Formats: sequence, structure tokens, C-alpha cells
Amino acid sequence: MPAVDIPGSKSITARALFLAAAADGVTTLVRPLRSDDTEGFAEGLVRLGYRVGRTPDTWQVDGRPEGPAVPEADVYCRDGATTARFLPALAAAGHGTYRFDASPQMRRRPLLPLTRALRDLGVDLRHEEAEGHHPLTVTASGVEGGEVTLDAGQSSQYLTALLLLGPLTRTGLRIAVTDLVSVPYVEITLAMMREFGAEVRREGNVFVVPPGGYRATTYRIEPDASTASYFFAAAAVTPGAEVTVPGLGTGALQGDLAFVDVLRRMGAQVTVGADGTTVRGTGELHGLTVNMRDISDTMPTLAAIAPFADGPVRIEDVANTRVKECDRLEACARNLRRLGVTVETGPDHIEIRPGSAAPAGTEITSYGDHRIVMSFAVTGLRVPGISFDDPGCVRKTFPGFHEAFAELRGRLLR
Ligand SMILES: O=C(O)C1=C[C@@H](OP(=O)(O)O)[C@@H](O)[C@H](O)C1
Ligand SMILES: C=C(OP(=O)(O)O)C(=O)O
Repeated sequence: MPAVDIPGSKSITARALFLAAAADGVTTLVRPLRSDDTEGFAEGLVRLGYRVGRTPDTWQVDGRPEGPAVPEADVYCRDGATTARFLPALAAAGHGTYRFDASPQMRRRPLLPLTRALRDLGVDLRHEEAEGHHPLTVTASGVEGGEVTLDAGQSSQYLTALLLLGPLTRTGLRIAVTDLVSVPYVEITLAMMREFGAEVRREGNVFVVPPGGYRATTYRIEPDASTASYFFAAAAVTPGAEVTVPGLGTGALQGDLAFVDVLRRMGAQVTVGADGTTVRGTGELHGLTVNMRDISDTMPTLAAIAPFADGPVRIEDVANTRVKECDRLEACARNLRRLGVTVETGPDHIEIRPGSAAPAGTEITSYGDHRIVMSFAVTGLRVPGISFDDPGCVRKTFPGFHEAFAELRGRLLR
């Protein structure tokens, strides 16, 4: 039963860094994710004057409830949307002039609902080029608090940024949400805010966050459930193969672990225990229709194994995957067609119709998107001759992916 050691969760590491920076003491993060996104987040904190001590297995952050330690900073958020969306909210609670920029890929991604909400709360925030995109400058003088309306139909990260800011405001926040995707990510935010001593409650569509700041703690980061999806999928497409991911079990915070329920519906054998999750390939892989609004980071994983199903695989309600690292619906469709698979897409869905001919190996176009590469690496377990134009883009969340996947492949196909 191969156990796979999956690196820490990107989403939990990013939130833990924010919470640690805002807390009233020294926080230790145990097993944080070390990848381009999270190292970019930590470097952003350092730019803002926070002390972040890093050893391979633990990161220590000196919290500053009063906000950034420097009056001016230039922060480069790289490709990370958590960095690009959460750090301007942290900076807003301080006092100074903070400029944020990001990679060309991240500059293209939207954040207008968040920057509008911050402005509605009185934050002086200016976009340098396009409205609602990086680069932007926050001239911060603390946030009073109050009520704000937010459309989080394109990204839940807008809501997470405001929720994290809530306890740092003078009077607290009431956030009325008109639309919301990726709900389980908001649940991670709420759970972690409570772990760091904040109060927060939900009254229907309104999130209520009283003032009061955060308390430093020691926080252990669980393995990344979205990363685990490639390893679970590898087991599901390999008859008789079994993959166990320790540390991701019934108590896991991350909604993306529900990807194993999709694999179970398709015919894989799945056991979710207290200490970990095991997927076993049975040789069956049924077609299905599935709504992935809550777990859309795993849409490419499913799309990439869909050619091996015994019927059509239709993935619905994933419009916001078009504004991720790339337009993921189109990226999946184009690559699948190049493999010789019939695919249809609409504004918010993709349908993959496996044919009688086996998919043919090809070079996968990565579109600079780590998830496209990691997903089609799973296809490569069954289709010889798959390669990537930009294999290195996995550095965003899992720099060691290719080595780890090659090792698993060796064990599964032995
Ligand atoms: O809050 C987070 O950590 C994340 C939320 C999700 O984004 P959206 O809310 O934009 O779907 C997810 O896709 C992303 O990888 C991480
Ligand atoms: C969408 C993703 O990342 P980001 O945090 O940049 O939105 C992702 O990791 O799939």
C-alpha cells in the first residue's frame, strides 16, 4: 500500500502566514508548504517588515497587531492569487504606503470586487493600470470597519481577504455576500481564524466579524488535498493499485478531499479514515455528471482521467476556472482534443466523451498552469508519449512533483 508524502496545503499555509503576521506574539507553522506561491507570500511579509524565520520544517513569524513595520514597501506577489488578494487587505490595516505588483499571469486575473469593497470601507486604494488588476497601491491608515456588500461569484478569495481583515478593524465588519464560489475555502478561513482566537459568525449571507485581533499559536499545516488529487487519480486509473495519503482524513479542513467521492462514484474503492485516505483502482471507471463548484481546482484532474471512463464525463458549474492561472476549461479541452478525445465546452461546463480509439501521446500545452501539467501527468500513466512544453510550472505549488510522481509511477506499474 504505497503511502505518498504530500507537501503542505497552499491555502492553509497562506492563511497561517497572514494570521501569524497579524497575531500578538510569535507563531510557529509546522510543515508549511515550500513552493513559489507560499515563499512569495512569506517574502511579501518580509517586504512589509515582518520577521519570518524559516527552517525546512517550521516557519516562525513575529506577529505585529499594529500592521507592517515599514512606512513604505514594494511587494511582488509572483503568480500567487492568495498573496495578491490577501496581502493588500493586511496592509490596509497598517499605516503606510504599500505598492503591490504581480506576474503577467496574475496581473490578468481579476480582483475588482475586493478592491471595491476595500474602498467602500474607506481604504485609499489606487490601481496603476487597469481597474481591478495589479499593480495597485494602498495608502493605509487603519480600517474603521462597517458594513460592505461583496460579489464573490468569481473568487472566494475576495471574501477570505475581507474576513481575515475583520478582526484588525476598529469596529468590526459585516460582509453581505451576493454570490459565492468555492465555499469550502471560506470554511477553511473561518476555522483557522477561530484557531487564532478570533470570533466570526455567519448569519445567512452575512458574515459578522467583531474586532479583537488574533492570538499567536503553533499551527500544523495538513497535506495539500488538491495536490493529493493527482495521486488518488493515479490509483483510480491503475487496476489493482492503491495509494494512501497520510494526514488527510475525516478531520481534514480542505474541501478538495471530496475529490475522492467523485472517484468513488466512478468505481474506485475509497476509504477515508481518521489518519488518512486510501484510493484503490478497481479497473472500473464510470462516466458521470458532477457539479464541481465547491472543488474546482480538481476539475482538470478529473478532465485528464475522463478519457479512460466507460461513458461521458460532464463537469458542471465551473465558470470561474476560466479566470485561474489560465482558462482551464479551454486548456483542458484543447489538450484533450490533441490526444484525440472528443470534448464539448460551454460557459461553465466541459463534457468529455471517451471514444473507442485509445488516446494518442502528444506534447501538452501547459499555459503556465501547474494544475494542467500535474493533471495530464496522470493521463501519462496510461498514454505513452505525453510530454510538457513547460514542466517546471509545477513550482507554484509542488516543485518536487515530477520526482514524486515518477516514484509513484515506478511503484504502481511495477
Ligand atoms: O482561498 C484559497 O486558498 C483558494 C480558493 C480557491 O479559489 P477561488 O475562490 O478563486 O475559486 C482555489 O481555487 C485556490 O486555489 C485557493
Ligand atoms: C487557482 C489556484 O491558485 P490561486 O491561489 O493562484 O488562485 C490553484 O492553485 O489552482
